[in-house]
Amino acid sequence: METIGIASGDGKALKMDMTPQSTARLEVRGLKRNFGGLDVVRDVSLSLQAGQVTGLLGPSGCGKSTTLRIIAGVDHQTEGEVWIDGQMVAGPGVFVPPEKRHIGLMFQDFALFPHLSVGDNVAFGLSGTRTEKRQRVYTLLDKVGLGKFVDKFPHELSGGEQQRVALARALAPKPSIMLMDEPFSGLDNRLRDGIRDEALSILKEEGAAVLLVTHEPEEAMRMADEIALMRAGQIVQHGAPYNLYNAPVDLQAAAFFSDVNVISGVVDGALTQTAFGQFLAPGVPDGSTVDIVIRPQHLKIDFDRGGVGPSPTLDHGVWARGLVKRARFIGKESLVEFQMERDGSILTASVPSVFLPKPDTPLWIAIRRDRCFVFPRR
Ligand SMILES: Nc1ncnc2c1ncn2[C@@H]1O[C@H](COP(=O)(O)OP(=O)(O)OP(=O)(O)O)[C@@H](O)[C@H]1O
Repeated sequence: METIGIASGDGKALKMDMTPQSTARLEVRGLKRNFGGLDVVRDVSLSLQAGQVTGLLGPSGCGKSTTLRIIAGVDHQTEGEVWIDGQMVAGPGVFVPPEKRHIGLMFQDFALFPHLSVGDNVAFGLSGTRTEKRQRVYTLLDKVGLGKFVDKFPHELSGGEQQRVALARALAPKPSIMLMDEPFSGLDNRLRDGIRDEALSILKEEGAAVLLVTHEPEEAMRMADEIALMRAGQIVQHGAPYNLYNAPVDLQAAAFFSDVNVISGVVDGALTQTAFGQFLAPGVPDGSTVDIVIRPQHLKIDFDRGGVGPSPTLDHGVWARGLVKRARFIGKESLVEFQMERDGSILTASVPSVFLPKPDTPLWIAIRRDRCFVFPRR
């Protein structure tokens, strides 16, 4: 704690706490949850600001929903604290019940009340006069594009429309925090993209701090300002989507966002030798293995000219020859699989548009040096 001394009227020095107060809407500190002897959440810390969307991203079973449930107050942590707007709501000796936390919740199985109209569903958690409630219901239904549906019942709406009503209902009491657990996973792809974008702009407008739980990297990158990547109960990397994609902490983090190619090599004098030339492996002991990781779109391809490949460059290093095994067009791009001549390993390149060379065509491949990651093998 930083303190400052001030002389009081009677000459005694007073001490004032000058520790900066956190401006975070939601702060989670050292959260731990143990089930039957197993820590499913381990030392999770997060800080969310107003108007900011944080994606809590990770594979199934890594502890995302448990973290969310503890924040919502429907589960209890084994250790750690939850703070909302500068007030501790869960911590040693403190437990504020869910209904007093001022949190909006939206889940995949959002369960609108079937016997209530759309308007009454949205008004359900609202306090205030009849007119105030009505105004808020109409404002939100207009925002989600369902102003005309106020008297309809949930079974008369499509899945996407129901989801929008659920969003309006969750936002109606102006929660300072919005927790969303895979809220769009029940929708088909095309519908989902539209609703995600719409939901995002409404959430931003409303100024809530949003924690979005998802196992889909694309959803997290599309919606979140920041991503907390979770694995086996822990946050392994936290930052802007761009940074997680372009500077992953390890092979698993890289592979979570897209397919990756892995080229392995053994270290000798902080260098490793591969078919694509040398790579630096600073600080890695001699004799240990490193994985050079590269996404398919960062492979370069050139044609074979009588068995001779392009000259090495600083950007691409050495070119290596491979034979096409398979090529598929998948929409915006083509995926071409090669078997490398040097060691028989398989690499996949993604090429924009249509590129479908025949099997066994020899081609030269290089990798973008500025786009590959070198990780010591664990
Ligand atoms: N009440 C409980 N009792 C025992 N184990 C539990 C309980 N709730 C969750 N778990 C276990 O904790 C781990 C984390 O579960 P959690 O639901 O938080 O994961 P998740 O990342 O949200 O997964 P998904 O994406 O599949 O929902 C899982 O192994 C789960 O089986």
